[in-house]
Amino acid sequence: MTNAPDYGRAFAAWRKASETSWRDYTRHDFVNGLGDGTLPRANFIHYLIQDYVYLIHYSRAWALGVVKAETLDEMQLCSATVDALVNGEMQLHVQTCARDGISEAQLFSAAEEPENMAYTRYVLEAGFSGGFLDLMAALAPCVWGYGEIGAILANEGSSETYRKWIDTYAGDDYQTACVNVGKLLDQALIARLGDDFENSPSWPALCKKFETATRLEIGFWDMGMRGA
Ligand SMILES: Cc1ncc(CO)c(N)n1
Repeated sequence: MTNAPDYGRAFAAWRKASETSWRDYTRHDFVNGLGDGTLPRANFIHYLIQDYVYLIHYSRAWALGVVKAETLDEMQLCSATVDALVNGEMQLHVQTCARDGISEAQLFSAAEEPENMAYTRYVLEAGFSGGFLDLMAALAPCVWGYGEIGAILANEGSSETYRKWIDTYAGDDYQTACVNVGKLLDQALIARLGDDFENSPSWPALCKKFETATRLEIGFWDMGMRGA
C-alpha cells in the first residue's frame, strides 16, 4: 500500500475529512484497470475525449482563480496552472487521440456526458458564488487526486498499456504542481482563516466542497467504466 503523498497541511486535513470518498476515488476500478492494463481501450478513449472537454472547463475555473485571487502569488499560481493545463496536460489527450484517428476539432466539439458537465459546472459555480478558498476547495481534488493516483500506479502498476498516462501524472512536472498548489493553499488558508485554520468556522463548508468534488470524481470514473 502506497503512503499518502505529502502535498501539505490542507491536503492532509481535507483528505482525512473525506476519507471514504477519497479512497473510492483513488482506488476506483477504472484506476485499477489503468494499472493492470485490463481497462478496455474503447473505455479509455471515451474517457480521454470526455477528459479533454473536462479540462477546457476546468482551465476556465483556474482562470477564474486569477479573478478571485487577492495576492500576486495567488495570481501566479492560478495563471501557471492554466498554462500547465492548456499547454501541457491537454497535449497528452490530443496526441493519444490523434493516434486513434480522433482530430482536435472532434475533441473540442465532443458531446459532454452529464457526469462531466455536473462536475465542471459545480466547480465553476463554487467560484462564481464564493471566494478564492471556496473555488480552491472545489478545484483541489482533481489536482491532488491524480497526483496520488499517478504515484500509486507508478509503484503498483503491473502493465505497460497505459504507461504514458501514468507517467504524465507520476512525473516530476505534475508532482511539483501538486506540491506548489499545496503550499499556496496552506498560505491562502492561513492568510484568510488564521494559523489554526482547521478550527475556523469556515472550515466545515470548505471540507464539504472538497468532498463534493471528490464524489464528482468518482462519478467521472463511473462514467468511464460505463463507456460510450
Ligand atoms: C476528471 C479529472 N480529474 C482530474 C484530472 C487531473 O488534471 C483530470 N485530468 N481529469
